[in-house]
Amino acid sequence: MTPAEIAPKDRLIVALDLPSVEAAEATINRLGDSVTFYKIGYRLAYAGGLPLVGKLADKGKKVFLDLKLHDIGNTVMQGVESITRLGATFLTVHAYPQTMKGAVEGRGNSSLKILAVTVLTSYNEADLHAAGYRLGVSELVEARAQQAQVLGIDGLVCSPEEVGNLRKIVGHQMSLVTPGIRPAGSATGDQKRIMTPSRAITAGADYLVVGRPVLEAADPKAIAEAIHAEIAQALG
Ligand SMILES: O=c1ccn([C@@H]2O[C@H](COP(=O)(O)O)[C@@H](O)[C@H]2O)c(=O)[nH]1
Repeated sequence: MTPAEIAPKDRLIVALDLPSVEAAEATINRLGDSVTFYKIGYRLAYAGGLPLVGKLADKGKKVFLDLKLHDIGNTVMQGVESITRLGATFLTVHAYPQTMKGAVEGRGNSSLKILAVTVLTSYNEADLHAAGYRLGVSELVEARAQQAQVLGIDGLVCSPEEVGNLRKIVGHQMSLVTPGIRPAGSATGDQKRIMTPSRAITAGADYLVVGRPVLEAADPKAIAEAIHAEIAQALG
C-alpha cells in the first residue's frame, strides 16, 4: 500500500498497553469510532489479550500485534505461521537476519505484514554502545533496513528521526511505522528519539504509534481526535 492509499484515520495506531482485556475493552469503547487501528503488545498479550485480535478484526478494526519475535529461524517461522491465523494486520520481529527470514517464510502468502524493529525508540547512541554495538543509531537503522528489504520484510519500525533517510533507501515499498510520538507538552517517559505527530507525518511516517499520551489522558478520545487533526493538517 502506498502512503497515498492509507486512510488518514488508519495512520494513528493506539497502543493498548493495559493490564487486562477488560481495561482494553473499556478504552476501545471510550475511543469509539475515533480510532480504527490498535496495537497489542507484551502487557495485554500476556494478560489474555490475543483473542482480542480476532474480536477487533470482526468489528472492522485493524490490529498491530507487537510481539517483537526473536528466536532461531525455524521457531520464528512456526510461530509466525500460527499468528497468520489470528487476523492481525501487522506483526513485529526484531531485525536480525535469521529472524526476519523465518518470519517471511512463516507469513507465506497470507495477508499478515511483517514489520522489523530496527533500533528501539528508547535507545540512543550511549544505550547502543552499552549493549555492545559498534554502529551508531542511524548507521544500525540503515543497515537493518537494507537487510530487511533484501529479505522481503513488509515494513520497518523506526523513530520518526530516521524516516527521511529510510524513505530514500527503501522507497514506498515498505511501510514506516513510528513509535516515539509525543504531542507537544506530553511527557517523554522512557522514549529518547521522539517527534510530534505533525512533524513525524511531515518527515514521511506512514503510521504513528501512540500509547501513554492517549491512555493516560483525562479524555483519551479528545487526544486521539487532536492527533488525527494534526495528521490531517500535516498531510495537507
Ligand atoms: O522502537 C519501539 C518499538 C515499539 N514501541 C512500542 O510502542 C509503544 C509506544 O508507547 P508510548 O506509551 O507512546 O511510549 C509501546 O507499546 C512500545 O512497546 C516503542 O515504543 N518503540
